[in-house]
Amino acid sequence: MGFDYCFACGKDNPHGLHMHFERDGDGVVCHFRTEAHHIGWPNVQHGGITCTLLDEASAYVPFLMGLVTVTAELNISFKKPIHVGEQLRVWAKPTKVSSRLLLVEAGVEGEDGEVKATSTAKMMVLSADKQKQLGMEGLET
Ligand SMILES: CCCCCCCCCCCCCCCC(=O)SCCNC(=O)CCNC(=O)[C@H](O)C(C)(C)COP(=O)(O)OP(=O)(O)OC[C@H]1O[C@@H](n2cnc3c(N)ncnc32)[C@H](O)[C@@H]1OP(=O)(O)O
Repeated sequence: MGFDYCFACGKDNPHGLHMHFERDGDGVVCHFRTEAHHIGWPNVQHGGITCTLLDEASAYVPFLMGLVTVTAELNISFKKPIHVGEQLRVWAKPTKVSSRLLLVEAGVEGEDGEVKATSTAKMMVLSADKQKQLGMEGLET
């Protein structure tokens, strides 16, 4: 299984979130609608889904720079509940880039711009050897 089965963005994963990113300056943006099957508490989007939105956006920043990374750390603030039917804007942008580590800020906003959640992530750049060690052989960007 390749990129197309990514839980967050893979178009062929029937259980996935089907996120689609576009470049936005040096960052990325994605629009996402919360559905009934994304809830934890009744009518409220599960926090794990919110984490996934932020994690994936954070991973797309280096990916679109041609870098293969994994998330080493992800710190999230959940600021407002997200309800079923809400249309969200998910964004991410780099705040520090080095050859081994990227710091990425990300956020989830409602249609009216209300901040729902924010995060900071450390994305570790993987060498070809490290990709092999982690069983990620065959990734090309
Ligand atoms: C074709 C078109 C389709 C498009 C299609 C696109 C597909 C686009 C798919 C995207 C998909 C993304 C998916 C979401 C992104 C995930 O969710 S990735 C999955 C979740 N993350 C993981 O599984 C990572 C698991 N952790 C690890 O593998 C390892 O801990 C790491 C992060 C690689 C570090 O490896 P390690 O062997 O522990 O590293 P180690 O040798 O100990 O340390 C190396 C250096 O890194 C530093 N370091 C290690 N951890 C940290 C840390 N947390 N903070 C700071 N420094 C650290 C160490 O201090 C060390 O520094 P030096 O001493 O060398 O100066």
